[in-house]
Amino acid sequence: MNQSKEQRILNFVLQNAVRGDPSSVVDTIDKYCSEKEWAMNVGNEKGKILDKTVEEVSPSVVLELGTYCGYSAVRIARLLKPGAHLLTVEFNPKFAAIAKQMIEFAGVQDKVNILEGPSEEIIPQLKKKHEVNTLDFVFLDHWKDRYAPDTILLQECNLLRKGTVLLADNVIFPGAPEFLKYVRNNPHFQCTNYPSHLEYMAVQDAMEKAVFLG
Ligand SMILES: Nc1ncnc2c1ncn2[C@@H]1O[C@H](/C=C/CNC(=O)c2cc([N+](=O)[O-])cc(O)c2O)[C@@H](O)[C@H]1O
Ligand SMILES: [Mg+2]
Repeated sequence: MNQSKEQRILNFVLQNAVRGDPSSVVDTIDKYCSEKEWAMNVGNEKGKILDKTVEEVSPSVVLELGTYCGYSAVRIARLLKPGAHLLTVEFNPKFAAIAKQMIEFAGVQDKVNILEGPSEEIIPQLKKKHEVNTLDFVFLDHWKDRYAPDTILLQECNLLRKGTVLLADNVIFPGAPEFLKYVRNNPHFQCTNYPSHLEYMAVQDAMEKAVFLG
């Protein structure tokens, strides 16, 4: 049975990246996906915006929605301070299995917890089942029509605190119009747009930062 694209990406990393070196894993995925097969990783250009935002916040507890192959999980985890951790949510078991191996090869498994299941089920479990009080940073990169409902759900579950930073990928392409409308017209969020390009392509995209004001 021929392999999936995600399996080919993982294999390329296992054969070409440096075990225990998260930056080499990130660079190797970017090399494969820019030269061989496009894939929906946040990529290096938007990845630098993600890096800067994570460094500014210096979060202790991070939630990522949409793990996929683990590219942004490794990218975020490599910047986390000692004791900080990332919870990443993925409902496709095949992608979760790929991401688990990617995260372990990068050597950041002690900082990352992959939560398998749909975000709408996992988010309400974060406090009781995953011992989360509030989130310092949320990276949204799952189905684009889930960004707005999950942002509302995070508030309903009291998971946001004054200053929690949400960073959303793809607000131009494929686009997340409902999310932009929701956060930009909402007095509880302070929004900033970061124009960029779609990963590995000369197509306009952007990331949106929405800081929860409490
Ligand atoms: N409710 C949910 N709970 C848990 N996991 C969920 C979920 N919804 C989706 N997922 C997972 O998150 C990833 C989906 C990402 C959608 N991105 C995209 O569709 C996407 C598309 C392009 N593009 O087409 O150019 C570019 C990009 O950067 C993109 O992120 C997949 O791994 C999927 O299994
Ligand atoms: Mg994306």
